[in-house]
Amino acid sequence: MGKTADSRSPGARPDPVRSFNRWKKKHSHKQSQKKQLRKQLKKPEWQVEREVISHLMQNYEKINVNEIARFSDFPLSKKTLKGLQEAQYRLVTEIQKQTIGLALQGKDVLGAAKTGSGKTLAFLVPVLEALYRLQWTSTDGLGVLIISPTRELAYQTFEVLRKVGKNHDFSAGLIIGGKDLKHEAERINNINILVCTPGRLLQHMDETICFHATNLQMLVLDEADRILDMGFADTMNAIIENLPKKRQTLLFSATQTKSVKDLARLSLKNPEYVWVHEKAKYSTPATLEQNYIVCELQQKISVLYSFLRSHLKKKSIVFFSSCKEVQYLYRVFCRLRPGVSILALHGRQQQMRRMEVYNEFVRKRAAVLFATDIAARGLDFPAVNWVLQFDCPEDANTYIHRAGRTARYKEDGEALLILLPSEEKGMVQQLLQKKVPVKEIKINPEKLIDVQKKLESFLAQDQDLKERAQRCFVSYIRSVYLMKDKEIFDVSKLPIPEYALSLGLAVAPRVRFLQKMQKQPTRELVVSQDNKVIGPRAPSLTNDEVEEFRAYFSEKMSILQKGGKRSEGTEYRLANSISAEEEEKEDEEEMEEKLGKAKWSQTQSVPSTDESQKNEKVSMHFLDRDDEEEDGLDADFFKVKRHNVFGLDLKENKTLQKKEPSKSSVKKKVTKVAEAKKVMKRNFKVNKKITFTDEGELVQQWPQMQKSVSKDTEEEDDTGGINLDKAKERLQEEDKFDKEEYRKKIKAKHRSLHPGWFLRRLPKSAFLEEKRLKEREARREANKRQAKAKDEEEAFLDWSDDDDDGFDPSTLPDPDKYRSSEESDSEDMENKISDTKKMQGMRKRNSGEVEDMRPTSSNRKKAKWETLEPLDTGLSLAEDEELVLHLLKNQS
Ligand SMILES: Nc1ncnc2c1ncn2[C@@H]1O[C@H](COP(=O)(O)OP(=O)(O)OP(=O)(O)O)[C@@H](O)[C@H]1O
Repeated sequence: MGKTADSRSPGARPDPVRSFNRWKKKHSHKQSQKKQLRKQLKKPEWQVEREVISHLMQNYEKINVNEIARFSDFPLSKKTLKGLQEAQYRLVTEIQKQTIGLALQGKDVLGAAKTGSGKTLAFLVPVLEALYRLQWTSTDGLGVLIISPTRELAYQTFEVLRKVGKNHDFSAGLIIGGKDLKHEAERINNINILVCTPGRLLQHMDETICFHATNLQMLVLDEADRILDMGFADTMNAIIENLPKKRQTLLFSATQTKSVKDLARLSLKNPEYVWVHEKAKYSTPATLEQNYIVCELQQKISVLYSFLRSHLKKKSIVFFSSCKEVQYLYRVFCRLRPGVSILALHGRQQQMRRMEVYNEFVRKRAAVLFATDIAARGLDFPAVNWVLQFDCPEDANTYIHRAGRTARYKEDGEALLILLPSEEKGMVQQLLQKKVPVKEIKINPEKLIDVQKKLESFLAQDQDLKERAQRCFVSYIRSVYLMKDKEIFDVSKLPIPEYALSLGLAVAPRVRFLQKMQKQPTRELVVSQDNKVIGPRAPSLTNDEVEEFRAYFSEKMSILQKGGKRSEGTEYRLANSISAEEEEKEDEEEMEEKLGKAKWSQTQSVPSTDESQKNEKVSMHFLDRDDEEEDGLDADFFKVKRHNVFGLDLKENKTLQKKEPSKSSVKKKVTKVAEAKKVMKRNFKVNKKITFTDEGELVQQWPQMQKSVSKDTEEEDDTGGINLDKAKERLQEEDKFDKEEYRKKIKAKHRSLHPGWFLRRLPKSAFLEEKRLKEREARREANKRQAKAKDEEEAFLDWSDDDDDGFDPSTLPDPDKYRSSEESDSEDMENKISDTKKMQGMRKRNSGEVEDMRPTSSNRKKAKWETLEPLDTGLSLAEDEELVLHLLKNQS
C-alpha cells in the first residue's frame, strides 16, 4: 500500500516541490490583493463609494419582498446596516419588509400598519439611503424633511434617527419650537435631515433668512392622516407651497388617509398603498386586550382613583380630553397620594417641562402619566402596561392611537375605556366598525373608593385648586360640546351639578354656552310629523360649525409646535386672568408637589373630615405595605376582571350614589348690581385723586369726570340705586365725546406733519396701508369667528360675579396687540406666526389679488422684506391707521 504525504512518518522531509507550489499560490494571491488595494487607494473615496452605490442601485430592482427577513437582505449601505445592528435591529417587521424596497426604488409610498409595528424605521432607512445614494454633504443643504404632529414624537423620531444613522456623515436637526428661534435659525441651513413640527417649520420658512428647501429630495409625513387633517391644513398648504414639486413623498400612519383631496395637495406620483393589516381581523395589535366600562360622569374620578390604587406596580397612561382636566386632576391625585408616582403631560406646559416629563416616564418602571392627546400618537414609551381612556376619544381612530401606546412590538398590554351611558352605544358601534375588539366589563363595587369628600376638603382649603376645578369643569363640558359626533357626545345629557360635586365643587360654575343652549330649546321644540311636540331638540352645533371650531382649536394646537409657549395658552391666560408668572408658578408647584409626594408619609397636610382621615389611613397603610401586598392588590383587580365577576353595576354602589347638592351648600348668588346697590345705600364716598398740569390747572384723575355733558344734566336718581338705562346713555355720550376728541387730535397731528413727507411717501405708503387695512379687516373677521369658539373663556369670565346681561368681547384686549411683559420670545414668535398663518389663509382665498405682491417660494422672502420696509411716521399704530384711512378717503 502506497503512503500519502500526510501519512508520512514524522521524521520524513516535506516534498519541496509541493511546498514551493503552495507558497507560490499564496504569494500571487497576496500580490493581486495588494495590487487591487493600490488601485483602490489611487481612486478618491467618493469614487469608490459611487461604485458601491451603483452596485446597490442595480440590486434595487431585484428586491423580492418574499425573500426579505432581515435588514441585511435589502441592498443597504454598510453604514446604515451597521447602525441598525448596533441598535439591535436585525429582523424586519411586516411594514418594513413591504415598504423599504418600494421607497428605495424612489416611489411615493402610503404606509399603514397597526400601532407599534415599526413604521419609524420603515421610513428612516430609506431616508438615510436616499441621501447616501446622492452622496449628500452639509453644503447641499436640506435633503429630507420629516414632519411629525407633536413635539414629543418629533423628538422621539430624531433620537431613533441619531441612533440608526450615526455612521453616516449627514447632519440632522430637530426643530420643534419651545427653543430659541435665533439659535435654530443659525443652524438650520446646515441641516440635511430636518425632523420638525409643522408650525415651527413654517415659522422658519417665513422668518429665517436664507432658509429654503429647494434641494429637497424627500418629504416624510409621520402620522400623515393627522398632519393632513383640518387642524394643520393651512400650515401644511403653506409649507407645501415652499417645497419643490419634484421629490419623493412617504406617508405613514396607523390610520391612514385615502382621501383623494388630501393626497392631491401633496402632488403624489402614482403612490403605492401599503396597508399591511388591511385584511387582518382586527385593526389593533393582537397582544392588546381591550375592555370598556360604563359609569356615570360623577363617578369617573373615584373609578380612576380605585384603578390606580389597584395597579400600583404598573406603568399606565391616562388620557383626558383637555389640558385643564389634566392640570386639575394631576394636582388632586398628587394630593390623594394613591401610592404610585403621577406625571402630567399636556400642551400648556413649557417645553423643558414636557421633555422632562417625557424622559421621566420613559425611565420609570411604575408610574402613571396623565396626558392629553398630545401623547396619543406615535410615542413609544417602553413597557406601558395599561392605557386608560378617562374621557371618550373623539373617534375610533383616536381610540386606536391612544390604545396603541401599549402592546407595542410583540409586547402585551391592556386598554380600558371609560364610557358614559350616553356614549356607550355610539362609541362601541364605531369601534366595532373599525375592527376594534372591545368587551364590556363591570367594576367590582367593593374595590371602589369614593374620593369626593376628600376633593371637597382640598378645595375648601385651597382657592387656587378650586379655580382649577372650575376650569376643569368648564373645559370638559366645552370639549363635549365641541365634539363633532353628536350621536355620541350630547352635552345636554351630562349630569352637570353632580359632575361639579364630583370635582369637589359645591356649586357648578356658570357655563355661558350651556345657558344659551338651555334657553334655545324652548324656541326649538321639535315637532313630529303628526304635529306633536316631541320635546326640545338636543342643543347642538351644526357639523360645519363644529368642524370650524375644531379646526380652529387644532390649528392652535399645531401652532404650539412653533414656539416656547402656545398662543392658545396666551389667549387662555387673557380670559382666565392667569399671568405668565402664574403659569411658571404652576410648573414649579408641579415639581414641589412631586417632591412633596416623596415625603408625604411625614407631612400630612390633608384634613380632617372623618372620611378623609379614613382614606388617609388607607394610604398610609398602603405605603407601609410590602411588595407582596401590592401584588396582592393587583391580583385582586385582575382576578375580578378576568373571571368577570363584576357582578354589580356601579349604580348599585352605595358609596358612589348620586349626591344631591345640599341646600346649605347652594348659596344665593350675589350679583354685582346688588352689591353696588348695597354700597350706594351706605353712602360711601370714593377717594378722589387730583393732579395739576404744568400750567397749574386742576385735573381730577379718579373717579373720572364726565366730559361729554354738563354737570347739571347728571342728576342723581336716588330712588332706585343705579339706573342702568341712564348709565348706558351716559356712557354712550362719553364714547361719542371721546371719539370726537380723538379725531381732533389726529387732525392736529396731520397738520403738524411736514407736507413734503406725504408727497414723497404717499403712493407707496397708501398702497401698503390699504393692503394692511384689508388684511386687518379680514383678520378681525376671522377673530370674530374664532371668538365664537372661545366659549370656555367666556364662560370662565362668567365666574367673576359680573352682571351677565351680555359680555362685550370688545372689552377683551385685542389679541393682535396684546403683549404681556412676561411673555417669552417664543410666545412672541407664536403670535407672529399665527398672524402670518392667518394671512396665508387669506392669501390662499384671495390668491389672485395678493400673488403679485407676495410671490411664493424663492422670491417670497424678498417680497416680504420689501413690503415690510419700516415707515416711521412718528405716530402710534392706531393713529397711523386713522391717518391712512383719512388719506385714502381724500384720494377717492
Ligand atoms: N425591526 C425591528 N426589530 C426590533 N424592534 C423593532 C423593529 N422595528 C421597530 N421596533 C421597535 O418597535 C417599537 C415600535 O416601533 P415604532 O415606534 O416605529 O412603531 P409605529 O408603527 O411607528 O407605532 P405608532 O403607530 O404608534 O407610531 C419600537 O420600540 C421599536 O424600537
